[in-house]
Amino acid sequence: CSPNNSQTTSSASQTSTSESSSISQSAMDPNKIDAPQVGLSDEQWNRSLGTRSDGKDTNSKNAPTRILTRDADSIIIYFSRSGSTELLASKVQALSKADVIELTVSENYSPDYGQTVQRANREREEENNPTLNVDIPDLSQYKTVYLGYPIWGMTLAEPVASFLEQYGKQLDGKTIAPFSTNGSYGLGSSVERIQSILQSQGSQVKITDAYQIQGNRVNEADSSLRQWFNTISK
Ligand SMILES: Cc1cc2nc3c(=O)[nH]c(=O)nc-3n(C[C@H](O)[C@H](O)[C@H](O)COP(=O)(O)O)c2cc1C
Repeated sequence: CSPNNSQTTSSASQTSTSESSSISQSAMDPNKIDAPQVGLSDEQWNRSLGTRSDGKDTNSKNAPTRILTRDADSIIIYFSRSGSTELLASKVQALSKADVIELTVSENYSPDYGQTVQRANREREEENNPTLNVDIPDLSQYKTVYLGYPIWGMTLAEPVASFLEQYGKQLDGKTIAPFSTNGSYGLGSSVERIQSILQSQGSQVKITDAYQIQGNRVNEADSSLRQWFNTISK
């Protein structure tokens, strides 16, 4: 959640003087991202068990990240409960200069890990994904969507499934570049789930190789992430 946003669409910008003036791209500020689990040893991290969140999106101190410009041809759309995926998103943004939208849900997940797992499992089993409370703009200007998510229950976190179910038709013809953090079990079936939700909506997309890293190791991501970015950007 970086407050350091350049917005074309919404409320907050006190500094913008003229709506018609060109808007310069602003960056996500990694220093504003609250992810205390990043940098823990694998032993301390314990496959993420117990990782708390503020119960909101990632960081209650700031509004959800939203960087929208007229010229970008790529956008990062991500959800993060406890900040690891958000930190990774900031690194993808530094490489791509893409626009950014952080997904948030109407009813926040519990700060408690176990309760979040219970709710997410129920939502998955009942195929009752959470309602989003984010304003998604017209996505037609974007060729590439970098889709960022934590792994929940060995697949795509439910809020990102909600996004695909609700807005998947807008993704037809685009390239989807998945990036993800996990507790140590890898990508699970997340890429297949992206494919199957979009297919069920009749959207044809190209899905690139997915980038994945443990949530406690995002601080070590730079070189492998750059390699991934260079490969998928070719
Ligand atoms: C509800 C829930 C379910 C999870 N399920 C898995 C899982 O199946 N496999 C795994 O490797 N990690 C799992 N994790 C760990 C997260 O993927 C990991 O902590 C991730 O880095 C969190 O990203 P975030 O900080 O952006 O929310 C789960 C975490 C939560 C909260």
